[in-house]
Amino acid sequence: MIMAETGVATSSLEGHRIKDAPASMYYIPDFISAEEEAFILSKIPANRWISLSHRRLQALPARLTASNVLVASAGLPTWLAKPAVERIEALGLLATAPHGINHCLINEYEPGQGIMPHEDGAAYHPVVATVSLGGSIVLDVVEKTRNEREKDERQAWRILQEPRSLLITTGSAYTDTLHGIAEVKEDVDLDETTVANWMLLGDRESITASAGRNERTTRISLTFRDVLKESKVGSKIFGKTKT
Ligand SMILES: O=C(O)CCC(=O)C(=O)O
Ligand SMILES: [Fe+2]
Repeated sequence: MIMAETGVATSSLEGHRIKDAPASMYYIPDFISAEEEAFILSKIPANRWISLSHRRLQALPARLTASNVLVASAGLPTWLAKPAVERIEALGLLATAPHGINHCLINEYEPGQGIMPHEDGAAYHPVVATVSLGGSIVLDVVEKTRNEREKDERQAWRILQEPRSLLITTGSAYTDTLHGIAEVKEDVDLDETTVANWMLLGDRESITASAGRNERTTRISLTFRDVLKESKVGSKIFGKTKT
Protein backbone atom coordinates (compact mmCIF):
# COMPACT_ATOMS: atom_id res chain seq x y z
CA MET A 1 0.00 0.00 0.00
CA ILE A 2 1.38 3.40 -0.98
CA MET A 3 1.15 5.88 1.86
CA ALA A 4 1.54 9.56 1.07
CA GLU A 5 3.01 11.70 3.83
CA THR A 6 -0.39 13.20 4.58
CA GLY A 7 -1.65 9.74 5.47
CA VAL A 8 -3.83 9.38 2.39
CA ALA A 9 -3.39 5.88 1.02
CA THR A 10 -4.27 4.77 -2.49
CA SER A 11 -6.83 2.36 -1.13
CA SER A 12 -8.55 5.11 0.83
CA LEU A 13 -8.85 7.48 -2.12
CA GLU A 14 -12.33 6.09 -2.61
CA GLY A 15 -13.28 7.77 0.65
CA HIS A 16 -12.47 11.13 -0.95
CA ARG A 17 -14.67 10.67 -4.00
CA ILE A 18 -17.23 13.47 -4.38
CA LYS A 19 -20.31 11.29 -4.60
CA ASP A 20 -22.60 14.11 -5.75
CA ALA A 21 -20.35 15.10 -8.66
CA PRO A 22 -19.89 13.43 -12.07
CA ALA A 23 -17.52 10.45 -12.11
CA SER A 24 -14.91 11.03 -11.01
CA MET A 25 -13.83 13.91 -8.80
CA TYR A 26 -11.87 13.51 -5.56
CA TYR A 27 -11.37 16.11 -2.84
CA ILE A 28 -8.68 15.84 -0.17
CA PRO A 29 -8.54 18.62 2.47
CA ASP A 30 -5.19 19.45 4.06
CA PHE A 31 -3.29 17.68 1.32
CA ILE A 32 -0.33 19.91 2.12
CA SER A 33 0.57 21.50 5.45
CA ALA A 34 0.53 25.23 6.25
CA GLU A 35 4.35 25.19 6.20
CA GLU A 36 4.41 23.56 2.77
CA GLU A 37 1.84 26.08 1.53
CA ALA A 38 3.98 28.99 2.76
CA PHE A 39 7.09 27.43 1.21
CA ILE A 40 5.45 27.03 -2.21
CA LEU A 41 4.04 30.57 -2.09
CA SER A 42 7.52 31.93 -1.32
CA LYS A 43 8.98 30.12 -4.34
CA ILE A 44 6.52 31.27 -7.03
CA PRO A 45 8.62 33.52 -9.29
CA ALA A 46 7.52 37.14 -8.98
CA ASN A 47 8.75 38.04 -12.48
CA ARG A 48 6.94 35.40 -14.55
CA TRP A 49 3.33 36.51 -14.16
CA ILE A 50 1.30 37.07 -17.30
CA SER A 51 -1.56 39.49 -16.65
CA LEU A 52 -4.93 38.75 -18.19
CA SER A 53 -7.89 41.09 -17.84
CA HIS A 54 -9.44 39.01 -15.05
CA ARG A 55 -6.56 37.21 -13.36
CA ARG A 56 -2.86 36.56 -13.77
CA LEU A 57 -1.10 33.31 -14.47
CA GLN A 58 2.21 31.64 -15.18
CA ALA A 59 3.16 28.22 -16.48
CA LEU A 60 6.05 25.99 -15.49
CA PRO A 61 8.32 24.78 -16.91
CA ALA A 62 6.94 26.71 -19.93
CA ARG A 63 3.76 27.82 -21.67
CA LEU A 64 2.44 25.51 -24.37
CA THR A 65 2.97 26.44 -28.00
CA ALA A 66 -0.01 27.34 -30.21
CA SER A 67 -0.27 23.66 -31.15
CA ASN A 68 -0.22 22.60 -27.48
CA VAL A 69 3.34 21.31 -27.36
CA LEU A 70 5.37 21.61 -24.18
CA VAL A 71 8.85 22.64 -25.28
CA ALA A 72 11.20 22.70 -22.32
CA SER A 73 14.80 21.95 -21.45
CA ALA A 74 14.03 21.13 -17.84
CA GLY A 75 11.24 19.52 -15.84
CA LEU A 76 9.26 21.07 -13.02
CA PRO A 77 11.32 22.84 -10.33
CA THR A 78 11.99 20.91 -7.13
CA TRP A 79 9.75 23.20 -5.05
CA LEU A 80 6.81 21.83 -7.09
CA ALA A 81 8.15 18.29 -7.46
CA LYS A 82 8.45 17.93 -3.68
CA PRO A 83 6.13 17.56 -1.96
CA ALA A 84 3.19 18.33 -4.28
CA VAL A 85 3.86 16.30 -7.45
CA GLU A 86 5.39 13.39 -5.56
CA ARG A 87 2.40 13.17 -3.25
CA ILE A 88 -0.15 13.46 -6.08
CA GLU A 89 1.56 10.73 -8.09
CA ALA A 90 1.61 8.47 -5.01
CA LEU A 91 -2.20 8.43 -5.15
CA GLY A 92 -1.90 6.27 -8.27
CA LEU A 93 -4.42 8.05 -10.49
CA LEU A 94 -1.77 9.05 -13.01
CA ALA A 95 -0.38 5.54 -13.42
CA THR A 96 -1.40 5.39 -17.11
CA ALA A 97 -0.36 8.96 -17.92
CA PRO A 98 2.40 8.83 -20.58
CA HIS A 99 4.82 11.20 -18.83
CA GLY A 100 3.31 11.69 -15.39
CA ILE A 101 2.88 15.29 -14.28
CA ASN A 102 5.04 17.48 -16.51
CA HIS A 103 3.28 20.82 -16.31
CA CYS A 104 1.91 23.26 -13.76
CA LEU A 105 -0.32 26.23 -14.49
CA ILE A 106 -0.39 28.77 -11.68
CA ASN A 107 -3.47 31.01 -11.56
CA GLU A 108 -3.98 33.88 -9.14
CA TYR A 109 -7.46 35.21 -8.35
CA GLU A 110 -8.07 38.41 -6.40
CA PRO A 111 -11.54 38.84 -4.86
CA GLY A 112 -13.97 39.47 -7.73
CA GLN A 113 -11.82 37.59 -10.25
CA GLY A 114 -12.59 34.23 -11.83
CA ILE A 115 -12.37 32.12 -14.95
CA MET A 116 -15.01 31.59 -17.65
CA PRO A 117 -16.60 28.12 -17.91
CA HIS A 118 -14.34 25.99 -20.10
CA GLU A 119 -12.97 22.52 -20.60
CA ASP A 120 -9.29 21.65 -20.45
CA GLY A 121 -9.44 19.56 -23.61
CA ALA A 122 -7.30 17.15 -25.56
CA ALA A 123 -3.88 18.72 -24.97
CA TYR A 124 -3.66 16.90 -21.65
CA HIS A 125 -4.00 13.39 -20.28
CA PRO A 126 -7.50 13.47 -18.74
CA VAL A 127 -6.47 13.69 -15.09
CA VAL A 128 -6.13 17.15 -13.51
CA ALA A 129 -4.84 17.76 -10.00
CA THR A 130 -5.44 21.19 -8.45
CA VAL A 131 -3.75 22.33 -5.26
CA SER A 132 -5.25 25.48 -3.72
CA LEU A 133 -3.24 28.07 -1.78
CA GLY A 134 -4.38 31.19 0.07
CA GLY A 135 -8.15 31.68 0.08
CA SER A 136 -11.15 29.40 -0.49
CA ILE A 137 -13.10 29.57 -3.74
CA VAL A 138 -16.10 27.85 -5.34
CA LEU A 139 -15.53 25.96 -8.58
CA ASP A 140 -18.69 25.68 -10.68
CA VAL A 141 -18.97 22.47 -12.69
CA VAL A 142 -21.70 22.14 -15.31
CA GLU A 143 -22.69 19.49 -17.83
CA LYS A 144 -21.79 20.22 -21.45
CA THR A 145 -24.83 20.58 -23.68
CA ARG A 146 -25.32 19.44 -27.22
CA ASN A 147 -27.88 22.14 -28.06
CA GLU A 148 -29.40 25.39 -26.75
CA ARG A 149 -32.66 23.71 -25.72
CA GLU A 150 -30.86 21.52 -23.19
CA LYS A 151 -29.16 24.51 -21.60
CA ASP A 152 -31.78 25.11 -18.90
CA GLU A 153 -31.88 21.48 -17.88
CA ARG A 154 -28.22 20.79 -17.42
CA GLN A 155 -26.93 19.69 -14.06
CA ALA A 156 -24.49 21.83 -12.13
CA TRP A 157 -22.37 21.25 -9.05
CA ARG A 158 -20.48 23.57 -6.69
CA ILE A 159 -17.14 22.41 -5.33
CA LEU A 160 -15.62 24.42 -2.49
CA GLN A 161 -11.83 24.41 -2.71
CA GLU A 162 -10.18 25.20 0.61
CA PRO A 163 -6.56 26.32 0.96
CA ARG A 164 -4.10 23.39 1.03
CA SER A 165 -6.68 21.05 -0.53
CA LEU A 166 -6.31 18.83 -3.56
CA LEU A 167 -9.05 18.39 -6.17
CA ILE A 168 -8.68 15.69 -8.81
CA THR A 169 -10.85 15.62 -11.94
CA THR A 170 -10.87 12.52 -14.15
CA GLY A 171 -13.11 10.46 -16.43
CA SER A 172 -16.40 11.92 -17.62
CA ALA A 173 -15.99 14.78 -15.15
CA TYR A 174 -13.02 15.73 -17.36
CA THR A 175 -14.59 15.02 -20.74
CA ASP A 176 -18.29 15.88 -20.29
CA THR A 177 -18.34 18.97 -18.08
CA LEU A 178 -17.20 22.59 -18.08
CA HIS A 179 -15.68 24.28 -15.05
CA GLY A 180 -15.39 27.92 -14.08
CA ILE A 181 -15.10 30.36 -11.19
CA ALA A 182 -17.62 33.20 -10.77
CA GLU A 183 -16.27 36.75 -10.61
CA VAL A 184 -17.62 37.55 -7.16
CA LYS A 185 -16.13 38.90 -3.94
CA GLU A 186 -18.06 36.44 -1.84
CA ASP A 187 -19.44 32.92 -2.37
CA VAL A 188 -22.84 32.62 -0.69
CA ASP A 189 -25.42 29.96 0.18
CA LEU A 190 -22.81 27.37 1.02
CA ASP A 191 -24.26 24.43 2.89
CA GLU A 192 -24.69 20.69 2.70
CA THR A 193 -27.43 20.99 0.08
CA THR A 194 -25.49 23.26 -2.31
CA VAL A 195 -21.85 22.16 -1.98
CA ALA A 196 -21.13 18.79 -3.60
CA ASN A 197 -18.04 18.13 -1.45
CA TRP A 198 -19.58 19.42 1.81
CA MET A 199 -19.00 16.22 3.77
CA LEU A 200 -15.37 16.05 2.59
CA LEU A 201 -14.45 19.62 3.63
CA GLY A 202 -11.72 20.17 6.20
CA ASP A 203 -13.51 23.07 7.93
CA ARG A 204 -17.30 23.05 7.54
CA GLU A 205 -17.65 24.80 10.89
CA SER A 206 -16.22 28.14 9.77
CA ILE A 207 -18.55 28.25 6.76
CA THR A 208 -21.55 27.45 8.94
CA ALA A 209 -20.38 30.03 11.49
CA SER A 210 -20.33 32.69 8.77
CA ALA A 211 -23.87 31.78 7.67
CA GLY A 212 -22.79 29.96 4.52
CA ARG A 213 -20.62 32.78 3.18
CA ASN A 214 -17.03 32.66 2.00
CA GLU A 215 -15.45 36.06 1.66
CA ARG A 216 -12.84 35.72 -1.05
CA THR A 217 -9.21 36.57 -0.41
CA THR A 218 -6.35 36.08 -2.87
CA ARG A 219 -6.27 32.47 -4.03
CA ILE A 220 -3.49 30.84 -6.00
CA SER A 221 -4.12 27.50 -7.66
CA LEU A 222 -1.57 25.02 -8.96
CA THR A 223 -3.04 22.99 -11.81
CA PHE A 224 -0.90 19.91 -12.42
CA ARG A 225 -1.31 17.98 -15.68
CA ASP A 226 0.42 15.70 -18.16
CA VAL A 227 0.84 17.59 -21.44
CA LEU A 228 0.65 14.86 -24.08
CA LYS A 229 2.93 16.48 -26.66
CA GLU A 230 6.29 17.08 -25.09
CA SER A 231 9.47 18.09 -26.86
CA LYS A 232 12.61 18.04 -24.77
CA VAL A 233 15.15 20.50 -26.08
CA GLY A 234 18.81 19.98 -25.28
CA SER A 235 20.64 22.92 -23.76
CA LYS A 236 23.32 22.95 -26.49
CA ILE A 237 22.17 26.29 -27.80
CA PHE A 238 23.13 27.73 -24.44
CA GLY A 239 26.61 26.32 -24.79
CA LYS A 240 26.16 23.28 -22.60
CA THR A 241 26.66 19.73 -23.75
CA LYS A 242 23.54 18.14 -22.34
CA THR A 243 22.05 15.62 -24.78
O1 LIG B 1 -7.99 27.75 -10.54
C1 LIG B 1 -8.63 26.71 -10.73
O2 LIG B 1 -8.98 25.98 -9.80
C2 LIG B 1 -9.05 26.33 -12.12
C3 LIG B 1 -8.02 26.64 -13.13
C4 LIG B 1 -8.40 26.06 -14.47
O3 LIG B 1 -9.49 25.65 -14.70
C5 LIG B 1 -7.39 25.94 -15.53
O4 LIG B 1 -6.29 26.46 -15.36
O5 LIG B 1 -7.67 25.32 -16.55
FE1 LIG C 1 -9.50 24.45 -16.47
